Amino acid sequence: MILSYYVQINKLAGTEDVQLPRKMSEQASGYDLYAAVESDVVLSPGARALIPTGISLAMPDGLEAQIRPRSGLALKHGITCLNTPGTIDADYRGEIKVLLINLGEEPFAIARNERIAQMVFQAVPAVTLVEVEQLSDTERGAGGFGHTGK
Ligand SMILES: O=c1ccn([C@H]2C[C@H](O)[C@@H](COP(=O)(O)OP(=O)(O)OP(=O)(O)O)O2)c(=O)[nH]1
Ligand SMILES: [Mg+2]
Repeated sequence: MILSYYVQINKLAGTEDVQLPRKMSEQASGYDLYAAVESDVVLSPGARALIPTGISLAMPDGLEAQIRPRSGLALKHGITCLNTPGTIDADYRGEIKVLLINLGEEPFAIARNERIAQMVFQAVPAVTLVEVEQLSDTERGAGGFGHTGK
């Protein structure tokens, strides 16, 4: 079953020429996000920058958006999201921004209207944390971090 939601999107003033997030194929998971930088931002190797997208959202409760890197930028230029996946909360009404870092060897220029990342919507279950004195036993127990071998 395909869950379907309406998400409101608002373009910020001065970004009329910047593309709205777009799916590049019919069944793409992510909406590509476009840079709303005023002029080129050059990321030196190792540098990071917060890139505006010119949009804000209102999602229904129970939804979040994740900001993920684009694999092409990562493979060809070493450009990725530093806090991947970025979390956009349903109650956030500010501008969506993308924290990019250049892990490549060459400077990389980000131009206005360039596709810099992608946004994937996810359902968030309603969870209530219940504090208890003891947890149930399992075969794994506290084993982790490679406990089952290489
Ligand atoms: O890549 C990102 C990550 C976050 N945000 C915005 C939306 C999100 O709802 C808010 C807070 O993000 P997060 O919870 O990851 O950051 P925090 O450091 O915990 O800040 P806060 O104390 O505001 O929650 O910042 C973005 O625009 N882009
Ligand atoms: Mg937070």
